Amino acid sequence: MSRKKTSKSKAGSVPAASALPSPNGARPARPGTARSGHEAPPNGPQQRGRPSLGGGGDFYDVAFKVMLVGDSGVGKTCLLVRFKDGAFLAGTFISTVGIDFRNKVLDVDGMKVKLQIWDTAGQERFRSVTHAYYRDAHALLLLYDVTNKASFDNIQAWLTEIQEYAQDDVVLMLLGNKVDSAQERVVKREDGEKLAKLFTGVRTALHGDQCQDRPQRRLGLHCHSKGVETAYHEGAQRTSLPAA
Ligand SMILES: Nc1nc2c(ncn2[C@@H]2O[C@H](COP(=O)(O)OP(=O)(O)OP(=O)(O)O)[C@@H](O)[C@H]2O)c(=O)[nH]1
Repeated sequence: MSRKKTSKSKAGSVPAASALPSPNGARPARPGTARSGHEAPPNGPQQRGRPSLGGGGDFYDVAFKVMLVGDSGVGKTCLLVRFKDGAFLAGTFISTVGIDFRNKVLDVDGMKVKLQIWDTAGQERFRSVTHAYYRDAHALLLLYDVTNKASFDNIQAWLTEIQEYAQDDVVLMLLGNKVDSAQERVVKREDGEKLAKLFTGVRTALHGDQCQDRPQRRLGLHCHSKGVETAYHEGAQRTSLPAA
């Protein structure tokens, strides 16, 4: 499956259905790009010398596979583009087709951390494609749009899906996106927090104190967590965010 966002989004994209990197690592899209699966421990970080997340010669100490999930239009692609390139994808919204990924290596306290971030299509008809990619994910960023109540209401269904397809110990973060559109906001911050707490089986990915860590800052996600039990975050891709 290819995605039809912008030419920009094609940089790390999977070109065609037949070339989709197999979620279990059987067939990489092309040499040096996404591979996950048998080379790696099921859900542990990838280590240097075991570059199962590929990367065209990127040097790194540890690597993680992260997936962006949530309803169509909540801003998954924008989050990824913002994080990777520091830009906001303005203009006509074109829905993602299938699945896409980008790599980014961060320097975290002197350590090279490679993230392979998978941007999934939010549309229902692509679910069967994306299901297969959950298994190897170390972390899932579950997004909803604070201006779209339905996207929030659907979070429960996403959680059910995650429980079914992802590893038990996957790190999960709930993200309320588009907080810059304050006038149109229909989902309150407290409701997002409540939901995150409610599903604390929803593993509390990021505790309050860890929110000060650089990886989260570099993800460009605003951190408002006050309690250690909170795995809820809010963000906006349109507004200026700390440089990644
Ligand atoms: N105001 C505002 N708009 C945003 C933000 N993030 C994304 N958008 C807009 O929301 C629309 C959808 O964004 P996408 O990132 O393409 O959504 P998606 O979740 O990838 O959608 P699918 O590919 O269909 O799953 C676009 O028109 C974006 O410009 C944000 O933080 N604030």
